[in-house]
Amino acid sequence: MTATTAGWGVELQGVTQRFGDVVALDDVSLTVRPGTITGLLGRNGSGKSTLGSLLAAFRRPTAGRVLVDGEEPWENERVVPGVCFVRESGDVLDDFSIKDNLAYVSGARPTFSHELAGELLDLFELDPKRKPGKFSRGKKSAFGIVLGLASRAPLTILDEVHLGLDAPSRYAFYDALLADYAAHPRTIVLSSHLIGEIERLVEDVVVLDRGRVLVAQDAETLRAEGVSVTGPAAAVEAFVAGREVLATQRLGGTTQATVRGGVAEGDVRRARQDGLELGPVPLQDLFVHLTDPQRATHVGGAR
Ligand SMILES: Nc1ncnc2c1ncn2[C@@H]1O[C@H](COP(=O)(O)OP(=O)(O)OP(=O)(O)O)[C@@H](O)[C@H]1O
Repeated sequence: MTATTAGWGVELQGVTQRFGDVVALDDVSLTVRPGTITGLLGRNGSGKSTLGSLLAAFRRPTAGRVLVDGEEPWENERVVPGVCFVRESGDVLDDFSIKDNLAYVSGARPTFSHELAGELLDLFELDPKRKPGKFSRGKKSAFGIVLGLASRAPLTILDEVHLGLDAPSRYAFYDALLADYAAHPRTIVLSSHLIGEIERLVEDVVVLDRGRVLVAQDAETLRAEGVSVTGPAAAVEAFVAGREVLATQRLGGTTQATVRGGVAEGDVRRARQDGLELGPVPLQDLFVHLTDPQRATHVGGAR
């Protein structure tokens, strides 16, 4: 592994993970492209953390194959140091100072950047002399983010790492992630329930639903699954009549509706004449719609 690697790809082939009677992942086949940021989405209990734990070789799947950079990560001395899985729970040494934690983690990560770690500690106002055991939830999350980003691992999985962070800290995290990813491309899998916030970061999207892959697609193609229509309420209502409406928001006399499916050129002209604005569909609306328990629709499907 070199310090300048552009990221590792991931392939899951028919992966099933059981915990007793619970099937956390059910015959999952999936590809994560190297050098991309993939949003890993899914409702509670859909299998996101389980997927991360398999990539990080915390466990072996019940069935199927997990490949990271072409090899199974389980007990793999080449692959394991290149996979950084940061969980909401932290996985830090609570009773040791931040400085000691950094020394410990950097010893195991050939790509670790002390310079970036220092910048991020400043950004999140974390004192290197303090011990994470005494931190608030948000500060603990922030320290997890410091370790995750500064590791610059060729495969970084950030699982709900924003929990407890206030909004300014979350946006600082998103900006830091994007800036360092641009300077040091690698593969990042980002799991979050705040889809609206991470939407601008993700290039590919995987949606898990009850342990199965519901969507695995690039974000742009996914957004083309629908369109948002904004304008005067009556004009929006007339435009969306007969279409599948995924979500509607009203603010005063203005309505924004998200509809499924593309729009023809004639529709674009008509929208312009009626004073309507057409835009990309918010991923959040698609996600809520697709994972609605009443539905069984599959979009795109596993790559
Ligand atoms: N170690 C375990 N032992 C038993 N069951 C488990 C274990 N880990 C996960 N599960 C179960 O597997 C399923 C998937 O859990 P997982 O944590 O992967 O979901 P998730 O998508 O990360 O959920 P959330 O968004 O709530 O964090 C759940 O039913 C969960 O209860």
